[in-house]
Amino acid sequence: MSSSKPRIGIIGTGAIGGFYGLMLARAGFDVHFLLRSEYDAVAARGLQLNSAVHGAQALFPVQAYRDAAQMPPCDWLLVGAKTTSNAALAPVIAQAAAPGAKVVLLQNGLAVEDALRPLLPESLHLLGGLCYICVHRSEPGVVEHQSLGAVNLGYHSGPALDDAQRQALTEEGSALFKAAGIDSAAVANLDQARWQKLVWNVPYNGLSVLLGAGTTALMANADSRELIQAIMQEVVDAATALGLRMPENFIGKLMTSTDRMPDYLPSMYHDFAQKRPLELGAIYEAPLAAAAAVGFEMPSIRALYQALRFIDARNQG
Ligand SMILES: NC(=O)C1=CN([C@@H]2O[C@H](COP(=O)(O)OP(=O)(O)OC[C@H]3O[C@@H](n4cnc5c(N)ncnc54)[C@H](OP(=O)(O)O)[C@@H]3O)[C@@H](O)[C@H]2O)C=CC1
Ligand SMILES: CC(C)(CO)C(=O)C(=O)O
Repeated sequence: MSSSKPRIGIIGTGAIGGFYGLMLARAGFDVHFLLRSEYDAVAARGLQLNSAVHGAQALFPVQAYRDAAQMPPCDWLLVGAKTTSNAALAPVIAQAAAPGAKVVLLQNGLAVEDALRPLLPESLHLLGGLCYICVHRSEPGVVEHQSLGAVNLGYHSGPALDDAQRQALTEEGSALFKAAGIDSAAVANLDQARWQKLVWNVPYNGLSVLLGAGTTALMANADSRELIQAIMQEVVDAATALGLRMPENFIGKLMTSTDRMPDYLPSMYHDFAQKRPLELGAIYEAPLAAAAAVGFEMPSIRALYQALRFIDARNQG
């Protein structure tokens, strides 16, 4: 391993953290993994990836930690925890960061960087990462990868001096993923990229929980299909009201690509099944609030959000 290669820390080694961390480590990067409930399993048996794209991959031994204080200072920190853990993880991120480190939130939702920024030292760069991938954990240390895999990065805030430096750092991050065989692009407008991703996550994540169904069943039924399209349209209209522009025929393209996907249960479905908190703040509350701030209401999405809040409160307690 060349000492010029950046050191990478994975904060939260679940489906996303495990997948990208393993791929980066297999590509020769010095990757350190922070774990919680799965620490013992991963320290004993390593990480395993069952990928429909990359085949079966394993990493053993794993540089695994249960305490960020034991991690070496990392140049890049990839946060793979759920957005619901971000506030609690802020001191952990700061502890694992090398001076001037780049922190990337590999998470769904809106405004997640805005919420974390005030809790991080100003000297750290903060970026967002939009992961287009279908992965889940099947058992401790084992990640199932059904399809896709790309990560698009955008700069949020930090000590970068100007647009050119922001762009250069974002491209540097993107290059790490590309070196590990993962598609990646640097995006100039993180907010735009986050809204674009929400067009998929807002309908499917919530409906998978409420209707207890994966993408194949949701796409096969005329009623759920119509509902998905109506919800997508509300997200697109909200983004437009905010002055953003979605790609041409975006909804049609998403419907077609979802029709082609293997049956997929979004991460919110797994959270519900495992009685973990749902990412309602990032995926519903923040977009509703951003749209409302410019006078745009999303009634179907508000109803979806209220039903999910009810179900989440009951599930939690
Ligand atoms: N799964 C997918 O296909 C996709 C997911 N996403 C997004 O990626 C993000 C991550 O999702 P996903 O990987 O599915 O989630 P997972 O639940 O699989 O992974 C989250 C991981 O974070 C760990 N974690 C949480 N808090 C801490 C802590 N304090 N210390 C150490 N570890 C911690 C969890 O540990 P523990 O097991 O102990 O709880 C778990 O290993 C979400 O925002 C999701 O919406 C985006 C695109 C696709
Ligand atoms: C299914 C997919 C690819 C949608 O973009 C995804 O990334 C997600 O579940 O968040």
